[in-house]
Amino acid sequence: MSLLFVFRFALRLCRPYWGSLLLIAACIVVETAYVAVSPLSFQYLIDDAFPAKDAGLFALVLTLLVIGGAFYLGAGIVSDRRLAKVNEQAVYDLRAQLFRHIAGQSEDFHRRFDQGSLTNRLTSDVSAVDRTISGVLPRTFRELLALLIGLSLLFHLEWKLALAMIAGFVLLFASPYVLQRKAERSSERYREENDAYIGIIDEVLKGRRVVKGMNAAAYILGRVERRLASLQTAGIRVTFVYALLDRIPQSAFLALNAAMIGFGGTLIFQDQLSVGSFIAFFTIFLSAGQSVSSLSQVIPSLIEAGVSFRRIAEVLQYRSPLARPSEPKPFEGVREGFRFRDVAFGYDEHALALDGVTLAIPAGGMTAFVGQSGSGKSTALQLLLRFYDPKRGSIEVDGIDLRELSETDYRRHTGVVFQDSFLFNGTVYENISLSRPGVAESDVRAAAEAARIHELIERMPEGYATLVKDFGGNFSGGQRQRIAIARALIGSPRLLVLDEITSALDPSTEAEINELIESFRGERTIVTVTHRLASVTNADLIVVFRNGTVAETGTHRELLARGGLYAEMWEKQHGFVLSGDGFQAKVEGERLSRLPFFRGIPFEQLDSMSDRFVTEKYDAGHTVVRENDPGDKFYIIVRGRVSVEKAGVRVAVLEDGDYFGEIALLKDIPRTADIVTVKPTVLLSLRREQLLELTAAYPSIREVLERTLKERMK
Ligand SMILES: Nc1ncnc2c1ncn2[C@@H]1O[C@H](COP(=O)(O)OP(=O)(O)OP(=O)(O)O)[C@@H](O)[C@H]1O
Repeated sequence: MSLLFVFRFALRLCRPYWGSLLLIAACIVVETAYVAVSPLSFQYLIDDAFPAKDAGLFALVLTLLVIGGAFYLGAGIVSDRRLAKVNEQAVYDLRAQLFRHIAGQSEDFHRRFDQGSLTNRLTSDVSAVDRTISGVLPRTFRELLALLIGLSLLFHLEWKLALAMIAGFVLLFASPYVLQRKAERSSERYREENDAYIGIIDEVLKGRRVVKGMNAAAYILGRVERRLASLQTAGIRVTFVYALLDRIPQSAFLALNAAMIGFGGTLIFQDQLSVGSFIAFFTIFLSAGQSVSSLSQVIPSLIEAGVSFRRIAEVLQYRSPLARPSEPKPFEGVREGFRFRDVAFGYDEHALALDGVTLAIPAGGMTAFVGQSGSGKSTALQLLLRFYDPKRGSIEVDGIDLRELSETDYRRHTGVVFQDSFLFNGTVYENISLSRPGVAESDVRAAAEAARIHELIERMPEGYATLVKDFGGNFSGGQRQRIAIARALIGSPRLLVLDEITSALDPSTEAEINELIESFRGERTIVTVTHRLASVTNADLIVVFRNGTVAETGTHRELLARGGLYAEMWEKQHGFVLSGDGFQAKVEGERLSRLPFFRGIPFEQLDSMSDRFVTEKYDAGHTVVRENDPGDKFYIIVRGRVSVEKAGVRVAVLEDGDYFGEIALLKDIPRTADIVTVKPTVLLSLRREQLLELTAAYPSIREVLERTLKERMK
């Protein structure tokens, strides 16, 4: 079954080159026929020419052999050359088809095929196609043909011997047939292990700074070694099964060889076969046996190819669940605005990330999606970008469902900037003009000027030809974001979508980027996702998400006046002062008074407590607190995000204004969880000893603390 699939797949790939295929097939017929027929010369030489000393017949046989040899050589060269060309063309077509297909996929596709798996399919599996078309299939065709011609000749020479031989050949094929499923399974397993291994290499290379900075080499090595061990186990299994596939037919062939000599010898003794016929028979038998042995050797390669071909077909056959209208409507800009109507969406069957979201986004205004981590704001943005379609309800622009729009038009008029602006390893110019290759130089400059990065680029020795290296690693975070903004602005999109674009930047760069975004207002519809409320106080509309629903909407003032979730989040994020570079933070005494366990402590005492807090600044991936370590510090998150993890499983996410470790202020209790930063994070920490110094001066602090913490721990 899978062998047939390999032939069909390869033929489909080579179909555009059928003329060349026919020529290759004809050449192989000539080559094979010569190799198969030439042993017949022994019969004429040994039985007729040599006993009768017939020089004429001898010269004729020799001449035919030489002429046939010349044809054999010529046909071989022609078929090799054509085959090389057809193979490269077919593999080129396949690679291009795969890239075109992947480029047009939605996010669902990347959830189905992870990065390691895709990389492996695009490299190793495509190489298997290459090997199969250039080597395995022509060899199979050649050997099958040789076997067919050989068998016909053998029947012509001595049918009894030929019949006995066929019975032996069947045995030769039996073992590969029996082992085929097992070989396929072990090969599939090996590929999956390899996918995972490639995935981990990718992860290690991308996360190398975190690994080095965090001294996490031992942890990473442990993971790599576990992966390698699984890969090794799968490798041993697959190598052994394939060795068996090779060895069993070889051994069977040796046995058959002995049987042929025995049976043929008996026929000669009984005068039923001439010596010349026996030599010719045996030479053809050896050559046919060689073909059978070759065929049994290519079977493992065909099984391997079948697995690779299936993995490629899986990618090519994946159909995006995004709706594709037969007659897409044009999109020229946002005139009235967007409307979410009772939208529900889940990344999998079991849970909804958004449920019953109804909201209106005005055209030409700035709308901010805010909410706690996991509330659904980024999901809403991804639906707006049509990375996914809603499972229920609809999203409309100017009254037209996004699913009915031309996706190309929609994307052409949409600019997007993400938190981690991925820059490609090309020039700055190429990065900015990414969505419009060949755009006028003046447009690239205009976009860079609008993103206020033009002057900096001009000051670089290579200007716009400066190479972006290491995916943007040779630029600062702020510069990367400005290049990404310029890239989003190219072609003057009518919709600008910003997903947490300042969350990895220091406060002064964040302020500059926010000011920059402010300058775009009025020209286009802007939708921004942020968890930092201070950056969107001027937004025309703020949409507050909670657990996948819209909790409230309004302007900053309206929402504060309402005293709901937004007001609560605002209160939490307020009361900190942070230096422009983000290295010095301070919490106001009034802010401390809003922490439940400091409630009731006089402001004056809290002010002196606030001076004792120390600023700690970490990149993403830093373990601030380790489970079971002694607890000696209390922390407040000034900005950033941390993950609370128990035994490696995330149990909560804390953000700006949240705090942890308060029990440590009074008691030396071991930490109950790991706290790991997931974004660049600024913390304020207070050591227990410093608090104790303070409580010596103000005993009332200790009383309040003990009382409230006792209640919290109940
Ligand atoms: N790619 C994904 N696959 C599966 N679940 C996801 C995926 N992305 C988000 N989710 C889940 O969907 C829910 C909403 O997540 P979403 O990212 O939209 O929230 P958010 O408000 O933007 O949070 P954050 O500020 O942390 O990004 C969460 O429960 C999250 O775990």
